Amino acid sequence: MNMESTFGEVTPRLTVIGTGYLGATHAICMAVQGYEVLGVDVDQSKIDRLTAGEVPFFEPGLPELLTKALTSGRLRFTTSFAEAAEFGDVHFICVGTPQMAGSHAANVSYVFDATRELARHLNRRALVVGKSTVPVGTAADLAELIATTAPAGSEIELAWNPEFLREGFAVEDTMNPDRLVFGVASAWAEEQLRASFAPMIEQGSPVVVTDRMTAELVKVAANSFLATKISYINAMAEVCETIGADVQDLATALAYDSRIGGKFLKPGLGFGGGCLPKDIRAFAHRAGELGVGQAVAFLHEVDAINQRRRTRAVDLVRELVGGDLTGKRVAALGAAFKPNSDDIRDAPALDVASTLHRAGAQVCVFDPAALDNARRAHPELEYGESLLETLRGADAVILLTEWSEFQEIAPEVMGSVVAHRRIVDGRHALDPMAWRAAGWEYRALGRP
Ligand SMILES: NC(=O)c1ccc[n+]([C@@H]2O[C@H](COP(=O)([O-])OP(=O)(O)OC[C@H]3O[C@@H](n4cnc5c(N)ncnc54)[C@H](O)[C@@H]3O)[C@@H](O)[C@H]2O)c1
Ligand SMILES: O=c1ccn([C@@H]2O[C@H](COP(=O)(O)OP(=O)(O)O[C@H]3O[C@H](CO)[C@@H](O)[C@H](O)[C@H]3O)[C@@H](O)[C@H]2O)c(=O)[nH]1
Repeated sequence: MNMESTFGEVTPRLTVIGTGYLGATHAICMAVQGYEVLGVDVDQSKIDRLTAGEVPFFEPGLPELLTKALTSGRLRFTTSFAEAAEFGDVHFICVGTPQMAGSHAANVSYVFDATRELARHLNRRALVVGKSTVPVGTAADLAELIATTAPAGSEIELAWNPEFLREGFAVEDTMNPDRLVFGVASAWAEEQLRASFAPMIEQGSPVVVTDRMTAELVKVAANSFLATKISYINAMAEVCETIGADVQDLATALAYDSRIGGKFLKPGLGFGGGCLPKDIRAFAHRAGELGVGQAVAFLHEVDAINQRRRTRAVDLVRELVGGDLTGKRVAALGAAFKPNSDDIRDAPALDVASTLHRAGAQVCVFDPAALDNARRAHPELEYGESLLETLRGADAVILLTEWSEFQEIAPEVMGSVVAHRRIVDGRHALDPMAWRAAGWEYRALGRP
Protein backbone atom coordinates (compact mmCIF):
# COMPACT_ATOMS: atom_id res chain seq x y z
CA MET A 1 0.00 0.00 0.00
CA ASN A 2 1.27 3.46 -0.78
CA MET A 3 -0.21 6.04 1.51
CA GLU A 4 1.04 9.41 2.56
CA SER A 5 0.93 10.42 6.18
CA THR A 6 2.86 12.62 8.58
CA PHE A 7 4.29 9.44 10.07
CA GLY A 8 7.06 9.78 7.49
CA GLU A 9 5.11 8.60 4.46
CA VAL A 10 4.49 5.19 5.97
CA THR A 11 1.21 3.48 6.51
CA PRO A 12 0.03 4.02 10.10
CA ARG A 13 0.25 1.02 12.41
CA LEU A 14 -3.08 0.40 14.06
CA THR A 15 -4.13 -0.88 17.44
CA VAL A 16 -7.69 -1.96 18.18
CA ILE A 17 -8.55 -1.81 21.86
CA GLY A 18 -11.46 -4.07 22.81
CA THR A 19 -11.72 -7.18 20.65
CA GLY A 20 -15.43 -8.01 20.95
CA TYR A 21 -17.84 -8.08 17.99
CA LEU A 22 -16.78 -4.67 16.75
CA GLY A 23 -13.09 -4.68 17.66
CA ALA A 24 -12.24 -8.20 16.48
CA THR A 25 -13.97 -7.53 13.17
CA HIS A 26 -12.20 -4.19 12.74
CA ALA A 27 -8.78 -5.62 13.63
CA ILE A 28 -9.12 -8.61 11.33
CA CYS A 29 -10.49 -6.65 8.36
CA MET A 30 -7.84 -3.92 8.66
CA ALA A 31 -5.07 -6.54 8.69
CA VAL A 32 -6.59 -8.19 5.63
CA GLN A 33 -6.62 -4.76 3.95
CA GLY A 34 -2.84 -4.60 4.47
CA TYR A 35 -2.35 -2.75 7.75
CA GLU A 36 -0.12 -3.91 10.63
CA VAL A 37 -2.61 -4.37 13.47
CA LEU A 38 -2.34 -5.16 17.17
CA GLY A 39 -5.58 -6.18 18.94
CA VAL A 40 -5.78 -5.45 22.67
CA ASP A 41 -8.21 -6.72 25.28
CA VAL A 42 -8.30 -7.13 29.07
CA ASP A 43 -9.86 -10.59 28.59
CA GLN A 44 -6.91 -12.98 28.40
CA SER A 45 -9.07 -15.90 27.21
CA LYS A 46 -10.39 -13.85 24.29
CA ILE A 47 -6.85 -12.85 23.33
CA ASP A 48 -5.73 -16.50 23.54
CA ARG A 49 -8.58 -17.68 21.31
CA LEU A 50 -8.01 -14.99 18.71
CA THR A 51 -4.25 -15.70 18.73
CA ALA A 52 -5.06 -19.37 18.18
CA GLY A 53 -7.15 -18.42 15.13
CA GLU A 54 -10.58 -18.82 16.74
CA VAL A 55 -13.22 -16.09 16.43
CA PRO A 56 -15.03 -16.13 19.83
CA PHE A 57 -18.45 -15.39 18.27
CA PHE A 58 -20.48 -16.35 15.19
CA GLU A 59 -19.90 -14.06 12.22
CA PRO A 60 -20.06 -15.37 8.64
CA GLY A 61 -16.74 -15.05 6.79
CA LEU A 62 -14.73 -13.80 9.76
CA PRO A 63 -12.96 -17.06 10.76
CA GLU A 64 -11.48 -17.42 7.26
CA LEU A 65 -10.25 -13.82 7.34
CA LEU A 66 -8.72 -14.29 10.82
CA THR A 67 -6.71 -17.23 9.48
CA LYS A 68 -5.63 -15.16 6.50
CA ALA A 69 -4.62 -12.18 8.66
CA LEU A 70 -2.68 -14.30 11.17
CA THR A 71 -0.89 -16.14 8.36
CA SER A 72 0.13 -12.83 6.78
CA GLY A 73 1.91 -11.92 10.02
CA ARG A 74 0.18 -8.53 10.05
CA LEU A 75 -2.19 -9.29 12.95
CA ARG A 76 -1.26 -9.99 16.58
CA PHE A 77 -3.08 -9.77 19.89
CA THR A 78 -1.99 -8.75 23.37
CA THR A 79 -3.26 -7.69 26.79
CA SER A 80 -0.44 -5.18 27.19
CA PHE A 81 -1.28 -1.48 26.83
CA ALA A 82 2.42 -0.62 27.01
CA GLU A 83 3.00 -2.79 23.95
CA ALA A 84 0.03 -1.14 22.21
CA ALA A 85 1.33 2.38 22.90
CA GLU A 86 4.78 1.41 21.67
CA PHE A 87 3.38 -0.25 18.50
CA GLY A 88 0.58 1.99 17.29
CA ASP A 89 0.28 5.28 15.45
CA VAL A 90 -3.52 5.22 15.39
CA HIS A 91 -5.40 3.57 18.29
CA PHE A 92 -9.06 2.59 17.85
CA ILE A 93 -11.11 2.34 21.05
CA CYS A 94 -13.75 -0.38 20.51
CA VAL A 95 -14.74 -1.40 24.06
CA GLY A 96 -18.34 -1.98 25.15
CA THR A 97 -20.80 0.71 26.28
CA PRO A 98 -23.67 -1.38 27.69
CA GLN A 99 -26.76 -0.03 29.38
CA MET A 100 -26.05 0.87 33.00
CA ALA A 101 -27.74 -1.44 35.52
CA GLY A 102 -30.90 0.20 36.87
CA SER A 103 -30.73 3.16 34.48
CA HIS A 104 -31.18 4.01 30.82
CA ALA A 105 -27.78 5.68 30.69
CA ALA A 106 -24.82 4.16 28.84
CA ASN A 107 -22.02 2.79 30.97
CA VAL A 108 -18.96 4.52 29.56
CA SER A 109 -16.57 3.32 32.28
CA TYR A 110 -14.88 0.81 29.94
CA VAL A 111 -14.14 3.58 27.43
CA PHE A 112 -12.57 5.74 30.13
CA ASP A 113 -10.62 2.79 31.61
CA ALA A 114 -9.23 1.75 28.22
CA THR A 115 -8.34 5.31 27.22
CA ARG A 116 -6.67 6.06 30.56
CA GLU A 117 -4.66 2.84 30.48
CA LEU A 118 -3.50 3.52 26.92
CA ALA A 119 -2.79 7.22 27.51
CA ARG A 120 -0.50 6.44 30.48
CA HIS A 121 1.91 4.86 28.00
CA LEU A 122 1.66 7.29 25.08
CA ASN A 123 4.99 9.07 24.88
CA ARG A 124 5.09 9.95 21.18
CA ARG A 125 2.74 11.52 18.66
CA ALA A 126 -0.37 9.38 18.06
CA LEU A 127 -4.06 9.57 17.27
CA VAL A 128 -6.64 7.97 19.57
CA VAL A 129 -9.89 7.23 17.70
CA GLY A 130 -13.14 6.50 19.51
CA LYS A 131 -15.29 3.94 17.70
CA SER A 132 -17.54 2.81 20.56
CA THR A 133 -21.08 4.23 20.62
CA VAL A 134 -21.11 6.90 23.32
CA PRO A 135 -23.31 9.67 24.73
CA VAL A 136 -22.71 13.04 23.07
CA GLY A 137 -20.00 14.91 24.97
CA THR A 138 -17.93 11.84 25.88
CA ALA A 139 -15.16 12.71 23.41
CA ALA A 140 -14.63 16.11 25.03
CA ASP A 141 -14.14 14.45 28.42
CA LEU A 142 -11.81 11.83 26.92
CA ALA A 143 -9.70 14.53 25.22
CA GLU A 144 -9.27 16.14 28.63
CA LEU A 145 -8.33 12.78 30.17
CA ILE A 146 -5.71 12.16 27.49
CA ALA A 147 -4.25 15.67 27.81
CA THR A 148 -3.76 15.20 31.55
CA THR A 149 -2.63 11.55 31.44
CA ALA A 150 -0.42 11.01 28.39
CA PRO A 151 3.30 11.70 28.83
CA ALA A 152 3.27 13.11 25.27
CA GLY A 153 0.51 15.58 26.30
CA SER A 154 -0.70 17.71 23.41
CA GLU A 155 1.10 15.47 20.91
CA ILE A 156 -1.78 13.05 21.33
CA GLU A 157 -5.04 13.87 19.57
CA LEU A 158 -8.49 12.36 19.81
CA ALA A 159 -10.90 11.79 16.91
CA TRP A 160 -14.33 10.15 16.69
CA ASN A 161 -15.15 7.58 14.03
CA PRO A 162 -18.49 5.88 14.77
CA GLU A 163 -19.09 2.40 13.39
CA PHE A 164 -22.22 1.32 11.55
CA LEU A 165 -21.59 -2.39 10.88
CA ARG A 166 -24.42 -4.88 11.25
CA GLU A 167 -23.81 -8.25 12.88
CA GLY A 168 -24.19 -10.98 10.30
CA PHE A 169 -22.81 -8.59 7.63
CA ALA A 170 -19.88 -7.32 9.68
CA VAL A 171 -17.17 -8.17 7.14
CA GLU A 172 -19.03 -6.67 4.19
CA ASP A 173 -19.93 -3.52 6.16
CA THR A 174 -16.34 -3.06 7.39
CA MET A 175 -14.66 -3.65 4.04
CA ASN A 176 -17.18 -1.60 2.09
CA PRO A 177 -18.86 0.90 4.45
CA ASP A 178 -21.86 2.98 3.29
CA ARG A 179 -20.01 6.00 4.66
CA LEU A 180 -17.11 6.92 6.91
CA VAL A 181 -17.62 9.63 9.51
CA PHE A 182 -14.51 11.40 10.77
CA GLY A 183 -15.07 13.65 13.78
CA VAL A 184 -11.83 15.58 14.08
CA ALA A 185 -10.32 18.62 15.76
CA SER A 186 -7.48 19.15 13.26
CA ALA A 187 -6.41 18.60 9.67
CA TRP A 188 -3.69 16.27 10.97
CA ALA A 189 -6.26 13.99 12.60
CA GLU A 190 -8.25 13.90 9.34
CA GLU A 191 -5.10 12.98 7.44
CA GLN A 192 -4.38 10.08 9.81
CA LEU A 193 -7.92 8.79 9.45
CA ARG A 194 -7.78 9.07 5.67
CA ALA A 195 -4.53 7.08 5.75
CA SER A 196 -6.13 4.50 8.06
CA PHE A 197 -9.08 3.94 5.72
CA ALA A 198 -7.33 4.45 2.38
CA PRO A 199 -8.55 1.19 0.76
CA MET A 200 -12.20 1.93 1.63
CA ILE A 201 -11.92 5.53 0.43
CA GLU A 202 -10.21 4.43 -2.79
CA GLN A 203 -13.03 2.03 -3.57
CA GLY A 204 -15.59 4.81 -3.16
CA SER A 205 -16.90 4.93 0.42
CA PRO A 206 -17.97 8.54 1.00
CA VAL A 207 -16.31 10.43 3.86
CA VAL A 208 -18.10 12.96 6.06
CA VAL A 209 -15.63 15.12 7.94
CA THR A 210 -17.08 16.94 10.92
CA ASP A 211 -16.43 17.85 14.53
CA ARG A 212 -16.23 15.18 17.23
CA MET A 213 -19.57 15.95 18.84
CA THR A 214 -21.46 15.72 15.55
CA ALA A 215 -19.73 12.40 14.85
CA GLU A 216 -20.87 11.04 18.23
CA LEU A 217 -24.40 12.25 17.46
CA VAL A 218 -24.50 10.73 13.94
CA LYS A 219 -24.24 7.26 15.45
CA VAL A 220 -27.08 7.53 17.95
CA ALA A 221 -29.19 9.46 15.43
CA ALA A 222 -28.75 6.65 12.87
CA ASN A 223 -29.71 3.92 15.32
CA SER A 224 -32.66 5.97 16.57
CA PHE A 225 -33.92 6.40 13.02
CA LEU A 226 -33.65 2.66 12.34
CA ALA A 227 -35.41 1.80 15.60
CA THR A 228 -38.14 4.35 14.86
CA LYS A 229 -38.76 2.88 11.42
CA ILE A 230 -39.21 -0.60 12.90
CA SER A 231 -41.48 0.65 15.67
CA TYR A 232 -43.47 2.69 13.16
CA ILE A 233 -44.45 -0.40 11.19
CA ASN A 234 -45.06 -2.30 14.42
CA ALA A 235 -47.37 0.49 15.61
CA MET A 236 -49.26 -0.01 12.34
CA ALA A 237 -49.38 -3.72 13.21
CA GLU A 238 -51.13 -2.83 16.47
CA VAL A 239 -53.71 -0.81 14.53
CA CYS A 240 -54.14 -3.70 12.08
CA GLU A 241 -54.71 -6.15 14.92
CA THR A 242 -57.51 -4.00 16.31
CA ILE A 243 -59.33 -3.40 13.04
CA GLY A 244 -58.58 -6.70 11.29
CA ALA A 245 -56.26 -5.30 8.60
CA ASP A 246 -53.03 -6.86 7.33
CA VAL A 247 -49.73 -5.14 8.23
CA GLN A 248 -47.74 -7.24 5.78
CA ASP A 249 -49.75 -5.95 2.82
CA LEU A 250 -49.58 -2.46 4.32
CA ALA A 251 -45.75 -2.66 4.57
CA THR A 252 -45.49 -3.95 1.01
CA ALA A 253 -47.59 -1.06 -0.25
CA LEU A 254 -45.60 1.53 1.74
CA ALA A 255 -42.29 0.10 0.55
CA TYR A 256 -43.10 0.78 -3.13
CA ASP A 257 -42.91 4.49 -2.33
CA SER A 258 -39.24 5.14 -2.99
CA ARG A 259 -39.27 7.94 -0.40
CA ILE A 260 -40.19 5.37 2.26
CA GLY A 261 -38.42 2.24 1.01
CA GLY A 262 -38.75 -1.31 2.29
CA LYS A 263 -35.61 -1.58 4.42
CA PHE A 264 -36.17 -1.75 8.16
CA LEU A 265 -39.90 -1.86 7.56
CA LYS A 266 -40.30 -5.51 8.47
CA PRO A 267 -43.06 -5.95 11.05
CA GLY A 268 -42.89 -8.65 13.69
CA LEU A 269 -41.34 -9.13 17.09
CA GLY A 270 -39.31 -5.94 16.84
CA PHE A 271 -35.73 -5.02 17.50
CA GLY A 272 -33.26 -6.39 20.01
CA GLY A 273 -29.52 -6.88 20.18
CA GLY A 274 -26.59 -5.13 21.81
CA CYS A 275 -27.19 -1.84 19.98
CA LEU A 276 -30.62 -0.45 19.05
CA PRO A 277 -32.40 -0.92 22.42
CA LYS A 278 -29.59 0.42 24.59
CA ASP A 279 -28.65 3.17 22.16
CA ILE A 280 -32.11 4.76 21.94
CA ARG A 281 -32.41 4.63 25.73
CA ALA A 282 -28.97 6.14 26.27
CA PHE A 283 -29.70 8.87 23.71
CA ALA A 284 -33.00 9.81 25.36
CA HIS A 285 -31.26 9.83 28.74
CA ARG A 286 -28.37 11.99 27.54
CA ALA A 287 -30.71 14.39 25.74
CA GLY A 288 -32.55 14.83 29.06
CA GLU A 289 -29.26 15.65 30.81
CA LEU A 290 -28.50 18.19 28.10
CA GLY A 291 -31.91 19.85 28.45
CA VAL A 292 -33.27 18.68 25.06
CA GLY A 293 -35.14 15.62 26.30
CA GLN A 294 -38.38 16.86 24.73
CA ALA A 295 -36.83 16.72 21.24
CA VAL A 296 -36.36 12.96 21.43
CA ALA A 297 -39.21 12.11 23.82
CA PHE A 298 -40.69 10.01 20.98
CA LEU A 299 -37.90 7.49 21.58
CA HIS A 300 -39.64 6.40 24.80
CA GLU A 301 -42.66 5.50 22.66
CA VAL A 302 -40.44 3.75 20.08
CA ASP A 303 -39.11 1.61 22.95
CA ALA A 304 -42.58 0.97 24.40
CA ILE A 305 -44.06 -0.09 21.03
CA ASN A 306 -41.13 -2.46 20.62
CA GLN A 307 -41.64 -4.05 24.05
CA ARG A 308 -45.39 -4.45 23.47
CA ARG A 309 -44.71 -6.69 20.46
CA ARG A 310 -43.10 -9.23 22.79
CA THR A 311 -46.16 -9.23 25.04
CA ARG A 312 -48.44 -9.61 22.03
CA ALA A 313 -46.47 -12.64 20.79
CA VAL A 314 -46.96 -14.35 24.15
CA ASP A 315 -50.68 -13.53 24.04
CA LEU A 316 -50.98 -15.08 20.57
CA VAL A 317 -49.52 -18.38 21.82
CA ARG A 318 -51.82 -18.28 24.83
CA GLU A 319 -54.84 -17.75 22.55
CA LEU A 320 -53.74 -20.58 20.26
CA VAL A 321 -53.57 -23.11 23.10
CA GLY A 322 -57.00 -22.14 24.41
CA GLY A 323 -56.22 -19.46 27.00
CA ASP A 324 -54.04 -21.23 29.55
CA LEU A 325 -50.35 -21.90 29.04
CA THR A 326 -49.92 -24.08 32.11
CA GLY A 327 -48.21 -27.35 31.18
CA LYS A 328 -48.46 -26.63 27.46
CA ARG A 329 -45.45 -27.69 25.42
CA VAL A 330 -44.18 -24.80 23.28
CA ALA A 331 -41.41 -25.17 20.71
CA ALA A 332 -39.54 -21.85 20.48
CA LEU A 333 -37.62 -21.52 17.21
CA GLY A 334 -34.77 -19.08 17.65
CA ALA A 335 -32.80 -17.50 20.47
CA ALA A 336 -30.46 -15.04 18.73
CA PHE A 337 -31.66 -11.44 18.30
CA LYS A 338 -31.54 -11.98 14.55
CA PRO A 339 -30.49 -14.73 12.12
CA ASN A 340 -26.81 -15.31 11.24
CA SER A 341 -25.75 -14.25 14.71
CA ASP A 342 -25.16 -15.98 18.05
CA ASP A 343 -25.77 -12.70 19.89
CA ILE A 344 -28.50 -12.96 22.52
CA ARG A 345 -28.14 -9.48 24.02
CA ASP A 346 -31.69 -8.17 24.57
CA ALA A 347 -32.96 -10.85 22.18
CA PRO A 348 -36.75 -10.64 21.70
CA ALA A 349 -36.73 -14.41 21.12
CA LEU A 350 -35.39 -15.30 24.56
CA ASP A 351 -37.53 -12.65 26.21
CA VAL A 352 -40.66 -14.25 24.75
CA ALA A 353 -39.45 -17.79 25.54
CA SER A 354 -38.78 -16.96 29.17
CA THR A 355 -42.10 -15.12 29.56
CA LEU A 356 -43.89 -18.20 28.20
CA HIS A 357 -41.94 -20.29 30.72
CA ARG A 358 -42.90 -18.00 33.61
CA ALA A 359 -46.54 -18.27 32.49
CA GLY A 360 -46.36 -22.04 33.08
CA ALA A 361 -45.54 -23.37 29.61
CA GLN A 362 -42.95 -26.07 29.07
CA VAL A 363 -40.70 -24.26 26.59
CA CYS A 364 -38.11 -25.99 24.42
CA VAL A 365 -35.78 -23.65 22.48
CA PHE A 366 -33.70 -24.36 19.39
CA ASP A 367 -31.25 -22.06 17.59
CA PRO A 368 -28.63 -23.03 14.99
CA ALA A 369 -25.89 -20.82 16.53
CA ALA A 370 -26.92 -19.26 19.84
CA LEU A 371 -27.72 -22.32 21.98
CA ASP A 372 -24.60 -22.12 24.16
CA ASN A 373 -25.11 -18.43 24.88
CA ALA A 374 -28.82 -18.98 25.51
CA ARG A 375 -28.18 -21.86 27.92
CA ARG A 376 -25.82 -19.72 29.97
CA ALA A 377 -28.26 -16.79 30.18
CA HIS A 378 -31.47 -18.83 30.63
CA PRO A 379 -30.69 -22.12 32.36
CA GLU A 380 -34.37 -22.40 33.35
CA LEU A 381 -35.39 -23.16 29.74
CA GLU A 382 -35.18 -26.49 27.93
CA TYR A 383 -33.05 -26.71 24.80
CA GLY A 384 -33.37 -29.09 21.86
CA GLU A 385 -30.36 -30.54 20.07
CA SER A 386 -32.08 -30.37 16.70
CA LEU A 387 -35.06 -28.67 15.13
CA LEU A 388 -37.13 -31.85 14.88
CA GLU A 389 -36.35 -32.90 18.44
CA THR A 390 -37.46 -29.46 19.66
CA LEU A 391 -40.74 -29.73 17.76
CA ARG A 392 -41.63 -33.23 18.95
CA GLY A 393 -44.93 -33.29 20.86
CA ALA A 394 -45.38 -29.49 20.80
CA ASP A 395 -48.82 -28.07 21.56
CA ALA A 396 -47.76 -24.88 19.76
CA VAL A 397 -44.77 -23.60 17.82
CA ILE A 398 -43.50 -20.02 17.81
CA LEU A 399 -40.99 -18.79 15.25
CA LEU A 400 -38.90 -16.12 16.98
CA THR A 401 -35.77 -15.68 14.81
CA GLU A 402 -36.03 -16.04 11.03
CA TRP A 403 -33.15 -18.46 10.42
CA SER A 404 -33.43 -19.92 6.90
CA GLU A 405 -33.56 -23.42 8.39
CA PHE A 406 -36.90 -22.51 9.99
CA GLN A 407 -38.27 -20.98 6.81
CA GLU A 408 -37.31 -23.92 4.65
CA ILE A 409 -38.89 -26.75 6.64
CA ALA A 410 -42.09 -27.97 4.99
CA PRO A 411 -45.36 -27.58 6.94
CA GLU A 412 -46.03 -31.31 6.45
CA VAL A 413 -42.67 -32.31 7.91
CA MET A 414 -43.16 -30.10 10.95
CA GLY A 415 -46.75 -31.28 11.20
CA SER A 416 -45.67 -34.89 11.43
CA VAL A 417 -43.81 -34.40 14.74
CA VAL A 418 -45.89 -31.86 16.69
CA ALA A 419 -48.88 -32.76 18.85
CA HIS A 420 -50.99 -29.91 17.45
CA ARG A 421 -50.58 -27.96 14.23
CA ARG A 422 -50.53 -24.46 15.74
CA ILE A 423 -47.92 -21.86 14.86
CA VAL A 424 -47.21 -18.21 15.69
CA ASP A 425 -44.97 -16.64 13.06
CA GLY A 426 -43.24 -13.92 15.09
CA ARG A 427 -41.16 -12.76 12.13
CA HIS A 428 -43.55 -12.96 9.14
CA ALA A 429 -41.17 -15.54 7.75
CA LEU A 430 -43.63 -18.18 6.54
CA ASP A 431 -46.26 -18.31 3.82
CA PRO A 432 -49.62 -18.37 5.66
CA MET A 433 -51.43 -19.95 2.68
CA ALA A 434 -49.07 -22.93 2.55
CA TRP A 435 -49.23 -23.51 6.29
CA ARG A 436 -53.00 -23.18 6.51
CA ALA A 437 -53.36 -25.51 3.51
CA ALA A 438 -51.37 -28.11 5.48
CA GLY A 439 -53.87 -27.90 8.33
CA TRP A 440 -52.00 -25.49 10.57
CA GLU A 441 -53.66 -22.80 12.68
CA TYR A 442 -51.36 -19.94 11.62
CA ARG A 443 -51.12 -16.63 13.51
CA ALA A 444 -48.83 -13.66 12.95
CA LEU A 445 -48.47 -10.25 14.58
CA GLY A 446 -50.56 -7.65 12.79
CA ARG A 447 -52.28 -10.07 10.43
CA PRO A 448 -55.88 -11.24 10.52
N1 LIG B 1 -21.66 -5.16 17.90
C1 LIG B 1 -21.89 -4.34 16.89
O1 LIG B 1 -22.42 -4.75 15.86
C2 LIG B 1 -21.53 -2.87 16.97
C3 LIG B 1 -21.63 -2.09 15.82
C4 LIG B 1 -21.34 -0.72 15.91
C5 LIG B 1 -20.97 -0.16 17.13
N2 LIG B 1 -20.90 -0.96 18.22
C6 LIG B 1 -20.45 -0.34 19.50
O2 LIG B 1 -19.11 -0.79 19.70
C7 LIG B 1 -18.85 -0.96 21.09
C8 LIG B 1 -18.39 -2.38 21.34
O3 LIG B 1 -19.46 -3.24 21.09
P1 LIG B 1 -19.27 -4.81 20.96
O4 LIG B 1 -20.55 -5.35 20.49
O5 LIG B 1 -18.03 -5.10 20.21
O6 LIG B 1 -19.05 -5.20 22.51
P2 LIG B 1 -18.41 -6.54 23.12
O7 LIG B 1 -18.93 -6.64 24.49
O8 LIG B 1 -18.58 -7.66 22.16
O9 LIG B 1 -16.84 -6.23 23.16
C9 LIG B 1 -16.27 -5.33 24.06
C10 LIG B 1 -14.83 -5.79 24.34
O10 LIG B 1 -14.16 -4.79 25.10
C11 LIG B 1 -13.32 -5.46 26.05
N3 LIG B 1 -12.95 -4.52 27.10
C12 LIG B 1 -13.69 -4.08 28.14
N4 LIG B 1 -12.98 -3.21 28.90
C13 LIG B 1 -11.78 -3.09 28.30
C14 LIG B 1 -10.62 -2.32 28.59
N5 LIG B 1 -10.58 -1.49 29.64
N6 LIG B 1 -9.56 -2.44 27.79
C15 LIG B 1 -9.60 -3.27 26.71
N7 LIG B 1 -10.66 -4.02 26.38
C16 LIG B 1 -11.74 -3.93 27.17
C17 LIG B 1 -14.15 -6.62 26.50
O11 LIG B 1 -13.36 -7.62 27.13
C18 LIG B 1 -14.77 -7.08 25.18
O12 LIG B 1 -13.96 -8.04 24.53
C19 LIG B 1 -20.13 -0.55 21.79
O13 LIG B 1 -20.06 0.82 22.11
C20 LIG B 1 -21.20 -0.78 20.74
O14 LIG B 1 -22.34 0.01 20.97
C21 LIG B 1 -21.14 -2.29 18.18
O1 LIG C 1 -37.15 -4.40 9.40
C1 LIG C 1 -36.59 -4.81 10.41
C2 LIG C 1 -35.19 -4.79 10.56
C3 LIG C 1 -34.63 -5.25 11.75
N1 LIG C 1 -35.42 -5.73 12.74
C4 LIG C 1 -34.81 -6.18 14.02
O2 LIG C 1 -33.96 -5.13 14.47
C5 LIG C 1 -32.88 -5.65 15.23
C6 LIG C 1 -31.59 -5.03 14.77
O3 LIG C 1 -31.24 -5.48 13.49
P1 LIG C 1 -29.94 -4.94 12.73
O4 LIG C 1 -29.96 -3.48 12.73
O5 LIG C 1 -29.83 -5.64 11.46
O6 LIG C 1 -28.81 -5.48 13.71
P2 LIG C 1 -27.54 -4.89 14.44
O7 LIG C 1 -26.41 -5.79 14.11
O8 LIG C 1 -27.92 -4.68 15.87
O9 LIG C 1 -27.18 -3.47 13.78
C7 LIG C 1 -27.65 -2.22 14.28
O10 LIG C 1 -26.86 -1.78 15.36
C8 LIG C 1 -25.44 -1.67 15.06
C9 LIG C 1 -24.73 -1.30 16.34
O11 LIG C 1 -24.89 0.06 16.67
C10 LIG C 1 -25.27 -0.64 13.97
O12 LIG C 1 -23.88 -0.50 13.69
C11 LIG C 1 -26.04 -1.06 12.73
O13 LIG C 1 -25.92 -0.07 11.72
C12 LIG C 1 -27.52 -1.23 13.12
O14 LIG C 1 -28.26 -1.71 12.00
C13 LIG C 1 -32.96 -7.17 15.07
O15 LIG C 1 -33.51 -7.70 16.26
C14 LIG C 1 -33.90 -7.37 13.89
O16 LIG C 1 -34.62 -8.57 14.01
C15 LIG C 1 -36.80 -5.74 12.59
O17 LIG C 1 -37.53 -6.16 13.50
N2 LIG C 1 -37.35 -5.29 11.42
